[in-house]
Formats: sequence, C-alpha cells, structure tokens
Amino acid sequence: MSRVDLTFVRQPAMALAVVVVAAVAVPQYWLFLATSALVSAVALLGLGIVGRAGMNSLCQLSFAAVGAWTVAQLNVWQAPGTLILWTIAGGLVAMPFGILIGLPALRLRGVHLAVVTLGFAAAAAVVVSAVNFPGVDTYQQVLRPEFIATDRQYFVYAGLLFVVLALGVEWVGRTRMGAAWRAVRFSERATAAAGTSVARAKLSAFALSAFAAGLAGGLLAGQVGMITAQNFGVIASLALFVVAVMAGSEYVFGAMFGGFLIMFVPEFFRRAGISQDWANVLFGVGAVQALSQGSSIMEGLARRLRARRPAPTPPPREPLDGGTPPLGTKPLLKAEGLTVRFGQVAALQDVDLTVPEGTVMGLIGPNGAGKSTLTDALSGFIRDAAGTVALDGRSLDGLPVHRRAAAGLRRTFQQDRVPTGLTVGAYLRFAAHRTVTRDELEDVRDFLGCPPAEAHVLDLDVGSRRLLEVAAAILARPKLIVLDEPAAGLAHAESIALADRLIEVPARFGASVLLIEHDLDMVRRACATIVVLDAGVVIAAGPPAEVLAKPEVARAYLGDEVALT
Ligand SMILES: Nc1ncnc2c1ncn2[C@@H]1O[C@H](COP(=O)(O)OP(=O)(O)OP(=O)(O)O)[C@@H](O)[C@H]1O
Repeated sequence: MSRVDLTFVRQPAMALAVVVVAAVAVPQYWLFLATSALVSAVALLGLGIVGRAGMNSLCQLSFAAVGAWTVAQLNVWQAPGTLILWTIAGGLVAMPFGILIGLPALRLRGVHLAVVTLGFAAAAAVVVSAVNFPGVDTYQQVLRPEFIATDRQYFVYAGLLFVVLALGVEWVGRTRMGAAWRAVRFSERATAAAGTSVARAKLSAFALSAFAAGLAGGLLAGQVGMITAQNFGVIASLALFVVAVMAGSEYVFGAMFGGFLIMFVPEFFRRAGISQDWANVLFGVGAVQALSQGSSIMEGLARRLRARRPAPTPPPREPLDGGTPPLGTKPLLKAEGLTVRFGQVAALQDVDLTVPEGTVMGLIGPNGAGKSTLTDALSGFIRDAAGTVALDGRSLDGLPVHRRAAAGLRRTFQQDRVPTGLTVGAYLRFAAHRTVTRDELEDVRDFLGCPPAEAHVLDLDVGSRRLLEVAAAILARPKLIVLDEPAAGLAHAESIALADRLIEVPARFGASVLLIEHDLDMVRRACATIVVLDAGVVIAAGPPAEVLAKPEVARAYLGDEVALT
C-alpha cells in the first residue's frame, strides 16, 4: 500500500502551535506589533517562493500595495464577501503584476533582475503616493467582520491565514511545480532537458509570490483600517528582501522569524532611545553575513540537523552479464547535415547520424571532437544549428528543448545537474515528467542501484548522482536517451556494471540509447555499433571491434590519453 507523505504539514503545524500559544500569551499592548509581524511573515513567505527558484525580487511590497488597493476599493464599494474574500481577491489581482514583473526574469538573472524589480518598486511607490488609496479622501475605514473585530481576534485571523498559506506553499513545494522551482535554481538547462518549461517555472513562482504579497497587503488594510503610501515604500521593500536573505524565508519558520525581526527590532531600538533606522543597518549586516556563509539562519539550522543524519551508503553495483548488446531495427533518430559554427570554429560539419530503434549506440571521439555540441544540437540547445533532426518520423526542427524532451528525446549532462534541494524520489518524479507509480520508481531505482527514495540528493556521492540522472531519463519513458559521459565519477567496475544495465534498457524500457563515453571498455561492452567523430566530422561507423581497429580512428586519438587497446 502506498504511504501518503505528510511531511509538508510539519512546519505549518508547528507555526500553528506558535500562533495558538501567542494568541493566548501575548499581552494586549504587543498584539498590534505581533499582527504586523504576521503580515510581514505572509509577504516573506511569498519572497521565499521566488527564492526557491533562485530569483531575487525587490518589489514585494509593490504587490502588497496592489492587494491593499483592491481591498480598499472593494470596501468602498461594499462588495459582497467581507474582508476575507476581499483579501483573497487582493492576492489574485496582484498575480498578473507578478507575472508581468516575472517576464524580464526569463532573460535576466542575479543583479540585473534585482535592478528591474527595484525599478518597479520605485515606480509603484511614486504611483501610490501620487494617487490616494480608495476611501482615504472620505475617511472610509476598511471594515472588519464582527468575528475578527478585536485586535486579538484579528491576530488569530492573521495567524491562521499565515498557516494556511504556509501549508499551501509547502504542499506546492512537494509537487512537480515546486520541484521545477528548485531545479531552475540549480540548472535551467537541466530543467528544460527534463521536459519542463523554464519560463513557466519562473512565472509561476513570481505569480504565487505576488499572490502572497497581495494577501499581506489586504491583511494590512484590514489591520490598520486606512492605508497610505508610506506602508509600501522602496526602503521597506528592500528591508523585507534583506531580512528574507538573512532569516531564510524559503522556510516557514524563516518567514515567521523574519516577520518578528522586522517588527520587533526597530521597536527595541526605539525603546532604547536609538533611531529605528539602525534596525535596517543590522538587517543589512545580517544579510551580508548570510551571503558570505552561503546560508541563511534557517538553512544553517537545517544543515546542522542534516549533518546528524547518516549519509546513505550507495548500494553495491556489481557487473552482471547483461547479454549481448542489442542491434537496432528501423531508424529512430535521423539527423542530416548538422552544422554548428562557433565563430571560426566549425564544431560540427555536415554530420549525418541515424540511431536505430531498440539499440545502444556509442558516440566517441577525442576531446573537442564535437560530441557535446552534437548532443546540444539534437536536444535543441543550439537553436541556430543548420540541418534537420527527426525522431520516429517526426521533425524536431524549431522545437525548444522542453518540447523535444516531451516528444521523446531525453538527454543527460557531462556535469552534475541533479538539483540538491530534493530527495531522490522527488527528483525522479519531477524529472520523469509524467505520473509514475511507486513500483515503477522503485523498479528503475533498483535497476540502476540508486540510493533509497527518501535519501536527500545533497547527501549523495557524485557517482550516485550520475546514476540518478540516468534513472530519471529512463523513468521518463522516452524514445531515445542521449547519455553524455554517464560514467564520469564512477569507478571502472561501476562503469562496466552500468554498461550491463544499459544493454537491457531498450528491451526493458522501450528506449534506445546514444552513449557518449571516453571509457572505451564501457563502450565496447554496451554498444552494438559506434560512430566516431573527429573535428566535427564523422570519420567511422560500425561494430566497435571493427571501428576501433581502423587506422584513421587510432590517428584521431593519437596524442590523447585514451588508449585504443
Ligand atoms: N560555446 C562555445 N563557444 C566556442 N567554441 C565552442 C563552444 N562550445 C564548444 N566549442 C568548441 O567546439 C568544438 C567541439 O566541442 P565539444 O565540447 O562539442 O567537444 P566534445 O567532443 O564534447 O569534447 P569533450 O570530450 O572534451 O567533451 C571544440 O573545438 C570546442 O572548443
């Protein structure tokens, strides 16, 4: 029987406990500040979503202003649904703004994206201070329903809203969309190669982040009754970002702790007779410290907890007699006239390649021969490659990477591209890009000797990560898998064991394999036929023993450390 994974409930449940205790224990005097802390925590939770996807947003309070504006307008109209529905509407109205600001993120990264979001924050601040919020001119307070009329009741309401949002964020974090955010942060190329649209992953993160900010704005409108532009200034947005970096708002407790810091540290300074502005200086120092250590406060704590966990020992991967490499039948992949130039370098020159169905075919060649370029051209990473590529009779020309993956062409990478923020099971499910049963997952995991599904990718050795990438490609059930040096990081015996398993892939999983490798023992073991590239040109093709005996192949390798004996 499959077990339901409820680990996503853990942090929101603990947050609920904190809210319940605080609702009873916080004295009346501190309730207003405590509610403000929860409002900031809601906005921080949203920042954590774009943070999960590796992006920076400095305009979170601009989205909050949209939410607050919506609530104020619905209040003026006395729209049905009371403050609670108005707040949700505020979140929804903020979402398209999030997508709009997310659009530059499709091309920009790091500091460039930060500058764009800062520009938006500045522009939004000018707009909201030039035009009054609805109801301000007529002194119309945002009305709260009776059951959340008192400060304590409103605190509980804000706390519950935070917990429900946290539950939603944690749940989405466990879905394919959440895995896509982590994957995009780690490698956009690998995310696309796993069949996931990088654009959709980024835009969904921005949209949900803006939704959370919109909720925070609506919550604030209900708390203070009458909102002004000062609530949404650029400096306040910057402070929120800085605290998110310091506390770690990707974690529910990081968001909660951040909200507490934003509200209570300035208050502490005020009581000590020091300017509250010093709080921002303190936050800045904290963020610099977090960036230089490479982890926020919550990430540091999580690392310490992880360090107590024993690292999973990779299962033994013994060579087994996988039989003879299968010879293919009809053509599956057909590439014709592939040509790629990098300036003066002709990386591929008029390359024709046919991979038959039901086979494991090798692609070898000395360093710089053009093997990775060919993989990139086939999988769609080089959009301006000349020539044509067809898979199973269907043209892939002009299709972006994720569409080629969906059409049945999967690839792996020379460098480790398995996102560290996931468990083995979560990664396999994400990269499979289809619904897989637990049995299917266990079958493929076992077949390749990958660590258990509960193990964290972060705890794995390089060899296990390479195998995990191969397992994910198999689990996707593509027509063709292009493996770019899958044995890099594996011991020789493990490479041979992998070769034994690859031989079984066509019959067992219905996928042909194009194996790019420098380990010629592995190639001889796994492949029925091989193709040799040299200086971007195919110089030989046929059965391994025959091809490797050719003098022109030996010449291509001369000077290279790979021996052909
Ligand atoms: N982005 C790039 N810009 C300029 N030149 C490039 C680029 N990528 C590859 N090249 C050049 O194209 C040629 C083919 O490189 P490629 O990486 O495809 O070879 P390879 O056979 O995969 O080598 P290796 O076995 O070392 O991975 C090389 O001369 C390389 O220097």
